[in-house]
Amino acid sequence: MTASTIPNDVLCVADYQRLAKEVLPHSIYEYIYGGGGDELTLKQNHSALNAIQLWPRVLNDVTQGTTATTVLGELWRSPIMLAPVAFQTMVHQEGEIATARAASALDVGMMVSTLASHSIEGISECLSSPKWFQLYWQLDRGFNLELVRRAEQSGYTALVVTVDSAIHGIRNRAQRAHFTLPEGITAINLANRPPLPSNSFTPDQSIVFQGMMSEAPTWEDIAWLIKQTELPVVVKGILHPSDAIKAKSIGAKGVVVSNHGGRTLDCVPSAIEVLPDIRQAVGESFTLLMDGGIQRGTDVFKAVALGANAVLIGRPQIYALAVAGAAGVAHMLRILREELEVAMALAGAATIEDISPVSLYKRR
Ligand SMILES: Cc1cc2nc3c(=O)[nH]c(=O)nc-3n(C[C@H](O)[C@H](O)[C@H](O)COP(=O)(O)O)c2cc1C
Ligand SMILES: CC(C)CC(=O)C(=O)O
Repeated sequence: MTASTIPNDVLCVADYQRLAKEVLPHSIYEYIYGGGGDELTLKQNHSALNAIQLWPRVLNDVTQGTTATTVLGELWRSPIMLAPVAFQTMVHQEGEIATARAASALDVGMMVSTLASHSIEGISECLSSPKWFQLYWQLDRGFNLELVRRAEQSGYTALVVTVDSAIHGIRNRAQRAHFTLPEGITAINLANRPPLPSNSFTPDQSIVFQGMMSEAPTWEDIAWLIKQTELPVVVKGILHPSDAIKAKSIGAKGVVVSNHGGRTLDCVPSAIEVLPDIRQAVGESFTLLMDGGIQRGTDVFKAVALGANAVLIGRPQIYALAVAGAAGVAHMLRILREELEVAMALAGAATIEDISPVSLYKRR
């Protein structure tokens, strides 16, 4: 199989996962697939979505149907965007460049990670669909601003600050597989980062609290950041309605309801479960994206019905990239959009606005 050939037997997103497991080195696959702790949240992301049922209405005229929708003032082809996923050259030599080409071909937006293995500017040049930059907060405020300015100058239209993973979760699966970042894969956009102060610990200090978390952002940092840029700021990694309200109150233009694909804190609810409470808390007009476990067009439908303006696709983009490069990612995105169209058509929803809680069985 070459990295641009789509195997005949790939019919759905899960097929890419099956094949990615075959083509990727074991430790890399385990790192990508895995979650935190006992992976209860990782499983919950899927089981909570699977437990929801659509409640179709028949004989509606859907001949003018469309998946188009508006998110933060941008007209999108569908309520689907690629989630930020770090170090994509780890699975395919073209990495984010291939992903960006696929996103452009399908007119699907892409969130580009701070930890991308290509430059912010280089990815932007290959990306003609909506492009948002995902910021992992850096200790030095000035360096955060450098990253933001680079994103602004290269045409990104929103800034997404991820707040749920200042430290990794307990990633036993990745540890058991002896995962380490392969040689030559680097966070190229952090190359000029000022050196971190060297920490030393007394025996009664914690490497977590006094160590790693001393580099983590706080609400004050996010409020400061929002004031530094004209770009709309979206906070990624919110699970509690009170945090969504807080993000809104300091000027964020949206949040991503997310548990980071079950990769950080285990034993937390899935985004799809908390989504209705968060929608209720922030009101109808505030932008809400969600991610975690989206594998089917019917999953996108469910998320929209429960209050999401759009969903993000994490692991499936990497599996598709590993299996067939840009062609794979484009194919995966096409599958998802077509599945969403079929779900809408058969459920009697001609537009994204037609999808609501009453589109789901016993969810009214
Ligand atoms: C391998 C991998 C790398 C990731 N890197 C990032 C990242 O750099 N920034 C970020 O905000 N989220 C990152 N995430 C989390 C995704 O953006 C997203 O929240 C999650 O994968 C959604 O769940 P899903 O994989 O079930 O779709 C990463 C996820 C994976 C699997
Ligand atoms: C290198 C990591 C911080 C990227 C990430 O967000 C993840 O693996 O979930």
